[in-house]
Amino acid sequence: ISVLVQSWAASAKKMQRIPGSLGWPIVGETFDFIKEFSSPAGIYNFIQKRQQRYGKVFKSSVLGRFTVFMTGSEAGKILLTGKDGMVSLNLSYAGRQVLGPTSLLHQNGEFHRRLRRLIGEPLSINALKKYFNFINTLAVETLDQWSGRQILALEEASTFSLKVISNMIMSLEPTGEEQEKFRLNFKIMSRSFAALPFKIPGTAFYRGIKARDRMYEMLDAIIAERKTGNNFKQDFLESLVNKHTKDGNEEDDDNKLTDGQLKDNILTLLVAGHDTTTAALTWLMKFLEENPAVLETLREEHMGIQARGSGLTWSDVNNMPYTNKVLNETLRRATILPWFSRTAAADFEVDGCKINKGWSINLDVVSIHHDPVNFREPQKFDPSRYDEPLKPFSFLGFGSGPRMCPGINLAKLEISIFIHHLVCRYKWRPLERDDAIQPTLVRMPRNKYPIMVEPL
Ligand code: HEM
Repeated sequence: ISVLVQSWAASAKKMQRIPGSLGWPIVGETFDFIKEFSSPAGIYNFIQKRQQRYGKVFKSSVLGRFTVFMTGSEAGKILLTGKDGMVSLNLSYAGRQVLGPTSLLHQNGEFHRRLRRLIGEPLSINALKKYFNFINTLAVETLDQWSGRQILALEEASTFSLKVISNMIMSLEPTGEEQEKFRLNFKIMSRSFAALPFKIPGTAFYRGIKARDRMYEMLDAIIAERKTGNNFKQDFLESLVNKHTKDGNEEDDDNKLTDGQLKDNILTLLVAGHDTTTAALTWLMKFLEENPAVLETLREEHMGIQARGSGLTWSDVNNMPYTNKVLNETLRRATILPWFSRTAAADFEVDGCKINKGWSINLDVVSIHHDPVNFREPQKFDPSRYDEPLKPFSFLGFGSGPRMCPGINLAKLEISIFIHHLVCRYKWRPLERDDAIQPTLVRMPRNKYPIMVEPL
């Protein structure tokens, strides 16, 4: 313990110049942080109290890490766009272990750019067109089950978005044994991200690694089958297997991926795309119910589409101006990813504070999204604020710069289709009022938003 405390104090000394408190030796301010995490305002309270005391840039020690929290558009610009390689993503140890060493999230600089180009192709608007019918049918089938029922919106959104992404990536059927196995393994694996990284049987982390291995086995079998050419499918995996798989002698080919890279990154897309879309859909329903005038205007847009009588089309989903604003406002108010973690890859200065290479930094996005300088009356849910151009680095719902979300088109597609059928068919009311937030990396309502759904 004495050695630990001494090494903690030595590291703490290096941060002397940065305002803020590192709390108790070793545990730092972790307990305070966790307590605030599940309050209605989430970590916003934790951050706001310290910002008032120390200013826009302050240090803390949470979850075993010395961290500098910073906010504001200037910090956003430096951290998100930086000079080449100036900042890199800072994943938790558990996250790094579970996602595998070649995940996009661990890469920086040139390799990161190349990987993004490869996996970004099948996520472009044009490439997504072929999934429109599947997503549309699945949304209708999912909503068919809702009429006159009490449901947990978050559970339903989670099932829907997992079915979409698993079908899109590897043509997994939305029902049946394979889907169930996949769903179970995925849930166990997702839970392990926030777990303490002890690889001991019985722990959440151990179970997560085992579930990850079972998912890799499943992917191995699918990739092997696809390589035989006997089971052709028009999905994400096929486009990567065909165009990009390395076979030994093509080591230095820039447009090829090994099986390991392929698997790590398929898992990365599943993880990055599932909880975020689930949370966005759930918050959207909650905010719409709490803001009837917005719901009314949104419904008009969708009833207009329905009134044409030709059913929802691909061109409709690309032309829903008010829906887009409602989605942006949802992502601003909910701020699903409350902070972006980075490791400083070089020394730099922000708001007069010198940051050293290697330090862990969190950009506090909740404060940027609720700064009255960026958004007048920030607590108000008001989609019309997107009628005007926004200030640079003020809206970060999908991030910005080289690490901006590559799944943005898919997320918008899923959400627009789902919302169209939802608002045209149903009204809903919450079964309890509770604004508490789940203490997970992705912000979601803690009560999973239980609602009673009735036909319009
Ligand atoms: C509404 C849904 C979504 C939201 C709000 C969202 C939000 C974000 C944000 C804010 C970032 C940047 C994080 C940072 O800079 O640290 C990000 C990155 C990322 N997102 Fe999304 N996302 C969503 C859906 C998706 C989907 C559907 C996919 C995949 C199909 C996806 C894949 C990724 C990946 C792989 C990254 C990391 C990019 C990189 O490091 O280069 N996301 N997302």
